[in-house]
Amino acid sequence: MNRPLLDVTSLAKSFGGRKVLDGVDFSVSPGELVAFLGANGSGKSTTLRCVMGITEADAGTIKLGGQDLGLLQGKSLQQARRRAAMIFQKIHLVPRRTALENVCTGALARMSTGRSLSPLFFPDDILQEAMDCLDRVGLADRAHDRVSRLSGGQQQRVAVARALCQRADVVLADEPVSALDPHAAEQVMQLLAGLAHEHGLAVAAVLHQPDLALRHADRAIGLLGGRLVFDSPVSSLGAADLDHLYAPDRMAAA
Ligand SMILES: Nc1ncnc2c1ncn2[C@@H]1O[C@H](COP(=O)(O)OP(=O)(O)OP(=O)(O)O)[C@@H](O)[C@H]1O
Repeated sequence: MNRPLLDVTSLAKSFGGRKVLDGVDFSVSPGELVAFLGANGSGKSTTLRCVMGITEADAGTIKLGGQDLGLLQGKSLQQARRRAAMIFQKIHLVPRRTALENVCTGALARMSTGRSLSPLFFPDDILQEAMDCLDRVGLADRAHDRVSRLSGGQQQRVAVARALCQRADVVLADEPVSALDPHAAEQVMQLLAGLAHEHGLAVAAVLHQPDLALRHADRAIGLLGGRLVFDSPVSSLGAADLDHLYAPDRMAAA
């Protein structure tokens, strides 16, 4: 087994005295697509947000590419965090800009200040890299279209291309397909699986559709009330595991 690119231990978080993550441990290795499953409010998004530093964890260790983020600060922390990119259900792109311009912004953080002052005038090397990233998500022919003219599924693929242009090797996706129709959802899931299986990225995706997890993920992590209740290869997941997550009262009554 490869060394994990993302390794999380004893992650804990409370909001207003209410524990929403209670000692969550998991890892994601290069080449793996891991699905996070769980009912509303079970802590899936908070887990990903803590990894990204969008939400500050109360306790726990987060290692990205072997580096313990808790031991880093300033520029070295920023640099270590750049290995991870997050994509969201509500796609955060600039609608009036082209797909290519949006993808280029993935490179902003690693450009020198002088070069990044004019984000809409990207140098040729970045434009070329962004084109390559769009090509990888199958949208090179739409590079010069405004994002507002693309479908939801295409926009989500542009968001994935932007993560690639950031050169992230850990991609965290929070309900990436919840707003998409079944065909577009399938395409985005195939793309995420391809990033893991063909390009060796570590991918974790929060999914509300267990069938998508069963079809595309290698492993599924189940959260219930902020606790991890299983972490298993999808091939060994059964109906009882899913009932445990989505109908715990029924399980208790059985
Ligand atoms: N900023 C916040 N302030 C207060 N409570 C929060 C905050 N963010 C999340 N919570 C609470 O933490 C719990 C876990 O939320 P989280 O969004 O992680 O769940 P989730 O499993 O992703 O749910 P969903 O499937 O509905 O998106 C919920 O009870 C939620 O209300």
